[in-house]
Amino acid sequence: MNKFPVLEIFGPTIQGEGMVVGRKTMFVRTAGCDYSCSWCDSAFTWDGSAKHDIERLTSEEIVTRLIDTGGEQFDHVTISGGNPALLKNLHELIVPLHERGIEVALETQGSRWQEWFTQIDDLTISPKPPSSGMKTDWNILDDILIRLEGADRLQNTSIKVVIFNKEDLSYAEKVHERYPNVPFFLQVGNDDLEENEAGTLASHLLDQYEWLIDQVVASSKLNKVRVLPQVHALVWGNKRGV
Ligand SMILES: C[S@@+](CC[C@H](N)C(=O)[O-])C[C@H]1O[C@@H](n2cnc3c(N)ncnc32)[C@H](O)[C@@H]1O
Ligand SMILES: Nc1nc2[nH]cc(C(=O)O)c2c(=O)[nH]1
Ligand code: SF4
Ligand SMILES: [Mg+2]
Repeated sequence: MNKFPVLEIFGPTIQGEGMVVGRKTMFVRTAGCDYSCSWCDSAFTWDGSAKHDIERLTSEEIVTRLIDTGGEQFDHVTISGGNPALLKNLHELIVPLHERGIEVALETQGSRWQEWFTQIDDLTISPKPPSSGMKTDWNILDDILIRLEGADRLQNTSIKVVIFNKEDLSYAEKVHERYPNVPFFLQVGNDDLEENEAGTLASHLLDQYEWLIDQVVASSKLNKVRVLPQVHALVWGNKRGV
């Protein structure tokens, strides 16, 4: 049996971001990332700070843990990380969830392809803008979107770009121009990961949201798009496991 490095299993909560924002869901957060974004809100998945909390679980153990944690109060699981696309055999988790009538979502940055992407119900690809310090490999991203289109999975796919500044906005325009047929989301960047007062953070993030709305409204290249905050950050601040 293959084992998967897992850092957190939590929920039910709501999907706070992107294409199915508000959807009641459980989360499985895998450990390890091929990126190291300067503003990563889940850096504990790759920076070594939580390495003693990583559990190596089989898909059966993950399903059991999900049911122990969520009971009968869920029918949707979001796999995030870190980058879950580093894991070759995640179909071993997707198949038994589908057999139970549970939908499966994925959060990934679009740096790696896996065949099991075609089995994901809600697939979010989140290429990283300049503020992250990461560089997009456009050949890989093109290849992923061509494969998804070839498998007729574009209805299940979205692109989500996090925005911190005007340079990021130009990057987002470029991404949207390159993949005009893929549902496109712009997300408010959280630049205050140290704030532990949820109300203080929410007030700041709402100002950032207003700024982002103003920018998108003014852009002729960002028309067929959606602009969203991280709803979980507005409600619970920087708390982990929500
Ligand atoms: C923690 S990542 C894990 C999945 C995958 N590595 C990725 O980046 O898509 C999940 C989502 O959170 C977003 N994110 C990470 N840090 C953020 C921040 N400080 N503010 C807003 N969104 C952030 C990422 O861009 C990504 O869309
Ligand atoms: N509620 C909630 N929604 C989320 N959407 C994406 C998340 C992530 O960290 O990938 C996340 C998360 O950590 N919590
Ligand atoms: S790709 Fe995702 S998990 Fe990896 S460092 Fe960037 S935001 Fe964090
Ligand atoms: Mg998060």
